[in-house]
Amino acid sequence: MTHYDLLILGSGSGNSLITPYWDDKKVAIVDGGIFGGTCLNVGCIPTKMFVYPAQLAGSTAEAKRLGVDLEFKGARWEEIRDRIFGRIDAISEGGRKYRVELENVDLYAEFATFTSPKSMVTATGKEITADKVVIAAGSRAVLPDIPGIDLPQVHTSDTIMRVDFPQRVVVVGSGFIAAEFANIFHSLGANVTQLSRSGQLLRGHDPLISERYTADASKRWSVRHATPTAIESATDGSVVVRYEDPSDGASQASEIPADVVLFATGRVSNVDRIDPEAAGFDVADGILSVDDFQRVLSNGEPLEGVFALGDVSNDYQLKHVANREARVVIHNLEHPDDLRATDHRAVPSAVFTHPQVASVGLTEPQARELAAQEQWPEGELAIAVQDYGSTAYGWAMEDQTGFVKLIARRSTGEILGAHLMGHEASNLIQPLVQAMVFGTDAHSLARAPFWIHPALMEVVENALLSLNTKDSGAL
Ligand SMILES: Cc1cc2nc3c(=O)[nH]c(=O)nc-3n(C[C@H](O)[C@H](O)[C@H](O)COP(=O)(O)OP(=O)(O)OC[C@H]3O[C@@H](n4cnc5c(N)ncnc54)[C@H](O)[C@@H]3O)c2cc1C
Ligand SMILES: NC(=O)c1ccc[n+]([C@@H]2O[C@H](COP(=O)([O-])OP(=O)(O)OC[C@H]3O[C@@H](n4cnc5c(N)ncnc54)[C@H](O)[C@@H]3O)[C@@H](O)[C@H]2O)c1
Repeated sequence: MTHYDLLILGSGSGNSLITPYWDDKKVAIVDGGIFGGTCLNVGCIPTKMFVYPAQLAGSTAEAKRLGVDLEFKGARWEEIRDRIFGRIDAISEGGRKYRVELENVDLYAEFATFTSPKSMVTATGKEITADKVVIAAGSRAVLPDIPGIDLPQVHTSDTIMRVDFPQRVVVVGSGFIAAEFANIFHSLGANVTQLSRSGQLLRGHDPLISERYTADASKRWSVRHATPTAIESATDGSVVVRYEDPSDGASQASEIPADVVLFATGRVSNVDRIDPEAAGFDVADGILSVDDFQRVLSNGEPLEGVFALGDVSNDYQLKHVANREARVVIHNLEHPDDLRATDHRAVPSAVFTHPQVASVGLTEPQARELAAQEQWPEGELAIAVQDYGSTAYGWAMEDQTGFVKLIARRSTGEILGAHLMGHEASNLIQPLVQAMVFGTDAHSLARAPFWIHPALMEVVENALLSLNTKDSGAL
């Protein structure tokens, strides 16, 4: 048995916890997967490195509308892939080497489970104990249990980015990952079919986003209201995806050939893989339970010196949330008598598809529910939708799809939610996130700062003005 001052389970966001504070202390980091975790190796970073070339490839269609004739001659997928992973793999390996070479840090490159709140056993039987423990074990993709799901042509986001270029891609799912990959493959020249069991894409978003994104995506690639039932090998090395199409009421069986099939059907916390029962950790709705200070709970009470962060213990499944929680854990590990809490208000997200989608706060149905629950007077809910095309830069772009939807409380100007679709939505949303966090009302946000003319950001300014919330005095 080896004892440490700190044991970290998971080298994704967990890797950032080893600050200079630990230089003269012994640290164990345990990871049975690729060093650096999901975001670096198979998540945010490589996907966005594909998204950008896909955006360039897709821009030729938009240029045409503006009188610029660009030709998409094709994408060198294998070159793009090898460039991306040439960088990513080197960063992962460099990070691993750096850790291994530190005298005070031991890396256990194997899976491990808890035997008590502060002790683990690795797959090869090594026992590790520590004074303090941080669980940053992440999440994993889930696949439906249907015949053929184990075929080599079937992928999750973990493996799809390493394939040779597929001519025919079937994407199953309608969430973040499906939206990003359907756009990547379509823009880079593949024939994409997306199977959506509800027929509506990005259904977890505000209904206007879901409606307009589904309409836009359906013009670009084939979107079918369908649930896959089986995948079968074809004689030429490809597969056939069988699916039920419930769109006409009576469900009909159909099929589609594919070179690869991507299942983007959600991710679950890895808490079930760390033996939480043996440690007495609380698990609720499949997620490791923590309090506001990121302390792991046992029978509803925080365990001293045991923290968790990231996808294993939150259902946002976003890297910026894991990073924030890691900063809180860093502080709380080093200052046990001055604990700080994670502020999970106004968590934004963006889907890096085309057009981009960005959201923060309540959707319209959620806001209406809140208004009903709290018996707000008629007209208290202020909603504004501003099209990109209604602003000067939107004219320049001849934009036909982008919009900003804002939801606020009229009497106070409190911004309750923001939902954007269009060019750079992931950036345009940021002042709205700031306002929600700092409690800036919509009227003041629209009028107190100058908004650069004629920047695209004016669409946010105009949406705020259209809300017509209480006059805060700002001009
Ligand atoms: C395709 C894709 C794209 C994404 N894009 C974005 C994006 O654009 N923006 C964004 O904000 N988020 C994005 N995300 C989500 C983001 O990647 C995650 O929220 C984030 O990486 C979670 O970090 P983590 O530290 O909690 O877990 P991870 O980074 O997953 O780290 C967990 C580590 O724990 C290890 N581990 C687990 N169990 C054990 C065990 N029992 N023993 C030993 N080791 C174990 C795993 O091997 C893994 O390395 C994306 C995710 C995916 C899949
Ligand atoms: N840009 C980003 O921030 C980004 C990008 C990718 C992933 N992520 C994170 O990763 C998480 C997981 O992404 P995701 O797209 O896998 O999950 P998701 O929850 O966004 O979407 C899952 C989709 O799969 C469908 N589905 C589930 N089971 C199914 C089945 N048996 N058959 C057919 N369809 C089924 C659901 O209806 C849903 O449309 C996201 O919630 C997100 O937080 C973030």
